[in-house]
Amino acid sequence: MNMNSLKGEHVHKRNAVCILGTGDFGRSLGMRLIKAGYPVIFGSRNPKNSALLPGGAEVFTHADALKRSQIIFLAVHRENYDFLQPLCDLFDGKVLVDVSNNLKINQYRESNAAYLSQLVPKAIVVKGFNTVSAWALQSGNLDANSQVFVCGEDGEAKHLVMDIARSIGLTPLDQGSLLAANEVENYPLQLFPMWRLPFIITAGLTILIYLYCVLIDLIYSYVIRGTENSYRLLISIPNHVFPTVSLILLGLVYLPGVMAALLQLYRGTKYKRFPNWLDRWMLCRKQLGLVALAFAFLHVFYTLIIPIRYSYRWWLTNHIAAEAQKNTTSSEMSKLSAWRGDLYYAIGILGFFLFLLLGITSFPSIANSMNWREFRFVQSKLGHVTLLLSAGHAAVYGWDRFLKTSKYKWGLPPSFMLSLVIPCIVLALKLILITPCVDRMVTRIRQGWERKLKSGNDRV
Ligand SMILES: NC(=O)C1=CN([C@@H]2O[C@H](COP(=O)(O)OP(=O)(O)OC[C@H]3O[C@@H](n4cnc5c(N)ncnc54)[C@H](OP(=O)(O)O)[C@@H]3O)[C@@H](O)[C@H]2O)C=CC1
Ligand SMILES: [Cu+2]
Repeated sequence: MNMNSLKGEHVHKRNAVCILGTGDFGRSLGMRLIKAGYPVIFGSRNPKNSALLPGGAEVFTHADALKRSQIIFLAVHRENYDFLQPLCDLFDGKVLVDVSNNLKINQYRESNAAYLSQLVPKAIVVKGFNTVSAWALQSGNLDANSQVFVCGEDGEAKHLVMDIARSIGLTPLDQGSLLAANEVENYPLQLFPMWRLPFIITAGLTILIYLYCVLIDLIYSYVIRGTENSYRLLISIPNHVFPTVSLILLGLVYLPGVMAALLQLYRGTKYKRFPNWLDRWMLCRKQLGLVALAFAFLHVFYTLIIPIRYSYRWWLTNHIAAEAQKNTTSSEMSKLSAWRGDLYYAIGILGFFLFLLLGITSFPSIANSMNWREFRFVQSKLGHVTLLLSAGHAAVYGWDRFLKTSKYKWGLPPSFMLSLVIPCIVLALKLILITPCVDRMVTRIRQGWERKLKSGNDRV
């Protein structure tokens, strides 16, 4: 018995795969397929020019390559699909995978895959692989974008393509019929889709609150008292805006959760879809939270540099010099002020620490190392405690400022009041939800529904 037949007995023989087009994507895919044990056949306009192709691959003309395989990857841009038309008959009953992407969202009226299936009606067209980059295939760095979205009319053909994806280390996801191709083709073109809503909210809030502070802190005091404070634009006002926005965003992370729980309570069931806006909101909570954390970080840094600011040092020296001249020292330190100051620093530091913990545990690699219950515990219980501490920090600070300055005519600096509104609503609703009688009601609703579902199943 020679070595070859021995190999043949043990190695599962894979079917040949044809790739039309020897560009970046075609070559990278070919290399991966060869590594996974597939015989790879390239179809090219000039088969002689094959220096760059992965070792072990064969190159033919388009027609010759097509004849040698049942499954064909088309690694050519849509604008060049015309060359397929004369070859139409060679595609009879074969699986044709469209991997193409466009340059713009909704660039053409019909999806590339739909266009291809009109062009080559005899082929069974499957859309897929367009979200994987040639670079990722070649470098083997598939962690971040290992998902392959597959769609097509023929179930068997889709399975074939999904098997190939799996065997080269990708994770295929069935997206349904070819109608989904439009959406699949738009995926790689979307710019941070989950971040859009959080970004708009953050930008809007930041600008509004900044302008508001400029109005109150600069313009108002200039007009009323004639003091010019424009230097405050760079540090003092931003350090007012960051914590305010951060706290509002943190409130917005937990608001949809309590709203969803109340909605379930009101509807008496948890087996009904949430309205779309609530769904979208729930889906971007992690992003909202991470932006809030970034703003909290900025607040910490901006606070730490206060002692090295020129304006602060000037005030301090002046203050000491004035007292020396008068030959007095200030009356005894106010113990209550010291208490308040320490209180908001202590709560702030603890809140920030928990906030960091929340941020770290939301990263996939760490989230994956926890079970569902642990994740829920951290994100929900600790999250609400973080919200409570942060709101407490802001409230004590606002109270302190209120006692120390008379600058703000309407009592507390109004933007602090603003930042407390959403967290207070969330915390109040959460408190209601965890009171024993409401909690029992939620459990009853759940059990009732589970029983109903079960009896429904029994009848079937
Ligand atoms: N590059 C990437 O990271 C990704 C690319 N894709 C998709 O893969 C497809 C190929 O992309 P890519 O490899 O980057 O592009 P390239 O420009 O590198 O390669 C395209 C290949 O198509 C063939 N070709 C070009 N013009 C014609 C024509 N008029 N008629 C017939 N064949 C032609 C050529 O092969 P030959 O000379 O052998 O005939 C050429 O090498 C595109 O649809 C793209 O959207 C999808 C995901 C990622
Ligand atoms: Cu603070």
